[in-house]
Order: sequence, then C-alpha cells, then structure tokens
Amino acid sequence: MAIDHSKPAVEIHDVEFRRRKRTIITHVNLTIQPGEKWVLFGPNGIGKSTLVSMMATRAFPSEGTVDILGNRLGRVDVFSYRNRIGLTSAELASAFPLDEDPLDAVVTALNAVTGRWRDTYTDEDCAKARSLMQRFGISYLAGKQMWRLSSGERTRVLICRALMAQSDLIILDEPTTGLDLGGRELVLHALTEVAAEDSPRAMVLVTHRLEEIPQGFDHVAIMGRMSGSELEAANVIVRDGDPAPGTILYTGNLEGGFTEERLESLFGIPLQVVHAGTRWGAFAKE
Ligand SMILES: Nc1ncnc2c1ncn2[C@@H]1O[C@H](COP(=O)(O)OP(=O)(O)OP(=O)(O)O)[C@@H](O)[C@H]1O
Repeated sequence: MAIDHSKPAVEIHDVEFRRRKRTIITHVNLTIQPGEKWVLFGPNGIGKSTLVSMMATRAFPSEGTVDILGNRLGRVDVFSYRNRIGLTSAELASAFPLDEDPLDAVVTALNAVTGRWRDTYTDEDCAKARSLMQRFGISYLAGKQMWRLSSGERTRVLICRALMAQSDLIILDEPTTGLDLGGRELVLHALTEVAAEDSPRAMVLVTHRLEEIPQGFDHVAIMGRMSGSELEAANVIVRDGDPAPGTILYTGNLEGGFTEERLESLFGIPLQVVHAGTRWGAFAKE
C-alpha cells in the first residue's frame, strides 16, 4: 500500500485503553510527523508498551482514535500496511521458531513474517541483512539458532530486523535492555547514525532510562499517572487495588521535558539530572 507522507506517521486522539475492568491509559494524545524521532519515556508499568502495541497495530483502543501511517485502527486491514512498521519488543522476541537462523529473523522482516519457510529472498536482501548485523556487532550470529542467543544478542537481531524493511515507522521498545556497557554504547552509536539519515521514516524509542537515548532523538513524550508522582499514585487506589491510569504528561523537546522538578514528581524521589554534550542521565540526590 502506498504511504502518504503528508499525513502524520502516528496520530493518537483522546485514547483510553482498558483491560479486565482496569483503565490502563487514558486521555492520551500524540502526533508524530514523518521523519521525527521520538522518545517515549516513563516509569515501569505506566503504559508505554500498551501504547506501543497500538502504534504497532497489535492492540486497538477502547476509546478514541489511532491513525498509523494514515490508516485508522479498526477501519483499515492492518495487514495491508503492517510491513511498513518496524518493531522490536520483548513480545516479538519470543515469536520466532526456536531453530530460526538469526539472519533469517532479520531478512524475513521484508515479508513481515517470523519464521522462514518457502519465502525466497534475493542475494541483495541477504547482503543488506548481513551488513545490518555487522553494523550492530552481531555478524557472527548468522547460521546460529535463535534460542541459543543471549538476551542482548536477541535484542540486537530484532533491531536489525526493524531496520531491514523500508519502514515508514520504526518502534524500538527498550532496545538496549539486557545489553552490556559496550553493547549498549554500540547500539546507541548505530541508532544515532540511523537517526541522522535523511529519511521520512519516523522513529519511536521507548525507555525508562535517560542514559539510553541516542543522539538525534529530539522529541519526547513523557508518561505519568493522572494524579501526581508514582509514590503518591501507589496510594491512589482507583478500584480493586489498581493504580491510577497512565497518560502523556508532556510532549516537546528533551530540555523542556527532563526537568528535575518533573522527573522528581514522576518517580517520587529527589533527583539530579545531568545533560553532558548529547547525553542525558539522572541520579538520586545524596
Ligand atoms: N493484557 C493486559 N491485561 C491486564 N493488564 C495489563 C495488560 N497489559 C498490560 N497490563 C498492565 O498495564 C500496565 C501497563 O503495562 P505496560 O507494559 O504497558 O507498561 P510499561 O510502561 O511498558 O512498563 P515497563 O516499563 O515495566 O515495561 C501494567 O500495570 C500491566 O500490568
């Protein structure tokens, strides 16, 4: 399906998502234009992955509207445009056959399938997959089996897969989780290069750590509870012991978003925010 680049890559309007009588997120509004690089930031359990599932067309809102690459969820067959969305997530990591070759796990992104069967790919396709794997430091994994990989290796395979297709929207859900220091820095460097490419593809990177934001991701959506800090929210029992729903509290640039005041209120502890060069960090105050 042809993608209209004049439309937002993501347009979320007044979305609520409920599961088992619990409202998980509510009043969520977010617009991401083609070419923009966004960080989706917030504490554990706030609803980041829930929101990402909708962006990846894997979940539908209970209320409100979600338009992805100009297609409204629930109105247009998601399979007609899902191959234009690159996704890494823990959920996807478990979707591959155990003995899948990591090279195939990358190249099969072209057909948006997990598990290579009768589908064929050109030498050029495979060369592109190999070069991505080299860029992310995992070329040695070609020919191995997915189930044998460490979590950090699997994460990197999924990033390569997300970048394999000519995606118009790339969603990276905690892409540096499980990576050692060297692996994390290598991935952040490679993502910085990808973000710098002149491309209409929009990118969304989910994280709860300021240290894991690659250069070039210059918009942030910060999620928090509808009522006060996480600490306060623990006492805000809405029903059946559940915390208050998550929502997006801030959208804009990183400087305006990552203020000590906002992060302290979000996490309920005194924090020192560090912004050194292009990198960010945050620590509890002594
Ligand atoms: N299918 C579901 N049924 C019931 N509750 C769910 C479901 N999916 C998610 N939740 C709950 O919704 C809340 C938000 O979960 P979600 O995974 O979206 O948070 P997150 O911000 O991505 O968290 P983390 O940073 O820990 O990965 C959590 O409390 C979770 O237990």
